[in-house]
Amino acid sequence: MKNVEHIGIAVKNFSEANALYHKLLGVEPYKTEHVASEGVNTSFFKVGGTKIELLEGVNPESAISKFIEKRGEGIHHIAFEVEDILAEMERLKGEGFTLLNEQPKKGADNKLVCFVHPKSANGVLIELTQEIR
Ligand SMILES: CC[C@H](C(=O)O)C(=O)SCCNC(=O)CCNC(=O)[C@H](O)C(C)(C)COP(=O)(O)OP(=O)(O)OC[C@H]1O[C@@H](n2cnc3c(N)ncnc32)[C@H](O)[C@@H]1OP(=O)(O)O
Ligand SMILES: [Co+2]
Repeated sequence: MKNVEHIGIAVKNFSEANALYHKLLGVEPYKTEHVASEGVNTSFFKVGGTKIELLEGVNPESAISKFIEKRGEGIHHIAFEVEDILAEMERLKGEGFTLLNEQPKKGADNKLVCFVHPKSANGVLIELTQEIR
């Protein structure tokens, strides 16, 4: 694992949340992106050496919609940058962590991603991200 690449925050009203985080962080999002496979709209704010990712569910089946339904808005996941996502997935499987996808999948912000079940990480949803080179 390398640095914390981003912290994902689940929000109900995407435009309001983007305006609020623009005020809070003092920067505009450098990217907004729809990720159809996850049923989410995302926006990314660069803050020092890490990023804040705001996520809105675009359909009831989206993990974000389900999360907000059940737990309300708030911190959704912590994403770590990894050098080699396949090697890291193998390592974590060997250590007994439950991965939520067999293969890396295309995420937002030009990344390959994989998720670790929150039950494997003391109640925290962990995302692995590798830059698509
Ligand atoms: C990829 C685009 C973008 C990027 O950065 O590139 C993203 O980050 S997309 C982010 C949205 N996508 C995902 O989160 C995909 C992975 N998530 C999942 O597969 C599910 O959300 C899962 C398995 C974590 C939860 O599924 P579901 O909500 O259907 O099941 P439960 O409600 O029964 O949850 C089981 C258990 O886990 C607790 N839970 C759920 N979500 C979270 C969370 N984000 N953080 C911590 N804990 C979570 C939930 O409360 C249940 O616990 P229990 O004690 O049984 O109530
Ligand atoms: Co993320």
